[in-house]
Amino acid sequence: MPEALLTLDGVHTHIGPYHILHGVDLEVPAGGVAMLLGRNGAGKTTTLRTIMGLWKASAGTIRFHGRDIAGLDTPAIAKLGIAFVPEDMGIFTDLTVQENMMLAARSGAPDRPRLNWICDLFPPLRTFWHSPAGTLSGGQKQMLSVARAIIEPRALILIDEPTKGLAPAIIKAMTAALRQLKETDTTILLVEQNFSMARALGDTVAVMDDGRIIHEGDMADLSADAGLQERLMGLSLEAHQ
Ligand SMILES: Nc1ncnc2c1ncn2[C@@H]1O[C@H](COP(=O)(O)OP(=O)(O)OP(=O)(O)O)[C@@H](O)[C@H]1O
Repeated sequence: MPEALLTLDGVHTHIGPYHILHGVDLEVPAGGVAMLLGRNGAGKTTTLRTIMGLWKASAGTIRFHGRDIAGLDTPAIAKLGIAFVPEDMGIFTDLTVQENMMLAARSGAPDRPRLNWICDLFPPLRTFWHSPAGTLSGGQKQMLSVARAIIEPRALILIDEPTKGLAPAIIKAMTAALRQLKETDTTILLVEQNFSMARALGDTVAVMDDGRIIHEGDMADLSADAGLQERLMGLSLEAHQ
């Protein structure tokens, strides 16, 4: 296995009185796409939010490039090169696509070749560049949300269910864009329920249940093993398509 970019070791997270993560151990190799799968409520979103410092780990270590980031606040974690695309997308609906993009750039105006590259990945952004983000379709908003996360080069992006509620054609476009992003230096940790997308993009996979990782391995192995899918997920992942 390639060297790990991100390693969670025995991570526990409490949200108020609730104990949500019960010792998460997870390795995200440098390069490629790591999928994080599991039933609703398994703790996938909480894991991403804990990595990003939006929830504080109550125990355990989170190492990024070998450094423990578990005690850092979110801006410091972002500064190290990690971006988060939340399920609710976190875009400003009253602002234009352009304004949303400019606000996402931390170090001044983004360079034009990179903006062009992003608009080639997500062509609707170019079409609606001067339109309020609130007027975009669900899929276009999702594209804008991912585009904001990559406006500057990132070592790691965490993406929470980017295909939720989207039409098949948009899912295809999103999959193609993420595949191109995967060809760059960016590592992706992707929470996804759509197994066709998981299979198309994932290099490695971790499956969560009840706040723990219950399986880690190569996506190709899980993809080829219906019995394992059945044991891990309680039903064949094919049923999630
Ligand atoms: N703000 C919160 N307050 C209390 N409990 C929460 C909060 N956020 C999440 N939980 C609980 O934590 C558990 C894990 O939720 P989480 O959103 O991480 O799961 P998930 O695997 O991402 O599922 P989904 O696919 O439904 O988003 C669930 O039982 C959920 O109800």
